[in-house]
Amino acid sequence: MLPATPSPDEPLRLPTLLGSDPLVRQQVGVVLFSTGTYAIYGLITLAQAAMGLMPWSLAWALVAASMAMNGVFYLAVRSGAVSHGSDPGLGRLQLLVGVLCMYIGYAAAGPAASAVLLAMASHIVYSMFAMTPRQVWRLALGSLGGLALTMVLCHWAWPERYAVPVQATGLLYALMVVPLIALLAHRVTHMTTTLKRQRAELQAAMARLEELATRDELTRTHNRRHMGELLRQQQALHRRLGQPLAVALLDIDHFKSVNDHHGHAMGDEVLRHFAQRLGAQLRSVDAVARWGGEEFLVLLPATARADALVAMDRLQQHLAEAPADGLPGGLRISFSAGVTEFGPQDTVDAVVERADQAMYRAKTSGRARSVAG
Ligand SMILES: Nc1nc2c(ncn2[C@@H]2O[C@H](COP(=O)(O)OP(=O)(O)OP(=O)(O)O)[C@@H](O)[C@H]2O)c(=O)[nH]1
Repeated sequence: MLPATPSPDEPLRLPTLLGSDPLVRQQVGVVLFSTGTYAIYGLITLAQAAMGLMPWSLAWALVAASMAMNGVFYLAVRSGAVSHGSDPGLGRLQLLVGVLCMYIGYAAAGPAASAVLLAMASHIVYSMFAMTPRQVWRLALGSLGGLALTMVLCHWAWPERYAVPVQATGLLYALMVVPLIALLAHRVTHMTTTLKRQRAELQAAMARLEELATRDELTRTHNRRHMGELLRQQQALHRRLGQPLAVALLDIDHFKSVNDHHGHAMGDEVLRHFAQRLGAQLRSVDAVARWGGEEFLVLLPATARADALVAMDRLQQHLAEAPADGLPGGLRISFSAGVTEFGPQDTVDAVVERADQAMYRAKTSGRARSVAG
């Protein structure tokens, strides 16, 4: 098979770098962004070496190690092997390694160590906004604990370079700033969660409203208002494409006596049952609406009047032959139908009126039949 030629309108993609799976692309994007920030830290580290704050060998070793680490992350995430599972896209591992790198950066920075605290704070801020409140506090407390330990170790290894007063001041500021950041992140996450929940509730409410606006509550078929829209849409298509378009108006026979003998609730059950049988017997492109009390309107696209009559006769036969589940024994449902089709100049009202008159003729000529109009 020939490879698909990208259309000139298609945006330029980087499929090999990011992959084609949307989830993998997004996760690789995170790794690449993080690699970019490591590259900036690397440049700062080299600048520190240039200013004599650390040996060149150490600076290059840090740069090489961080780039190699990002390369490993990239390959693992790009392969798609870690896109799902307990740590999708290795997000948590990247975060943990990032915090550890900050401690190494702190230990390597010597006299400029306190500046690394700023980078650490920004790393924590960046990560926190994608976390749950519990994860936010765990990260805040864990990173502060790790920082305190790093300071103790640095002082133990290089007492002059990492003097207690300077480090203690740095730790006190970190103790103030990191919980504040965590509090902010906590609030933002809470707001985001609330917004997401509200959006889901709103979507559900809109779907329910749409359902209420278009469906008949008792039978779940289209309601009369919505069928009016469908009729107009199909009429426009019929005029444009010239395909036949049939309409049938069905009225359940002697429905009043169902109510009188079995009660109104059973009458409702018969209506539901009838609607369900209609839907099951017709084509999926056909549309059924409850038009009035015990009247249903059926719209049959790409169907001529004669074929619609055949469909109605088949339905009548099906109702006569197959007993109705859940309805009192012996209760047989039949209907009278008026069937017609759109002519080139017909309005929707004229077609429905014609179907109504044909249905009336079906009633007066004995019921349980369909008459063409
Ligand atoms: N249970 C129930 N009955 C309804 C509903 N809407 C209309 N009806 C009843 O349907 C009956 C219709 O009666 P008629 O118009 O006399 O028609 P019919 O008894 O079916 O007689 P024909 O149509 O002439 O065969 C009335 O008793 C209405 O009260 C509904 O939603 N539920």
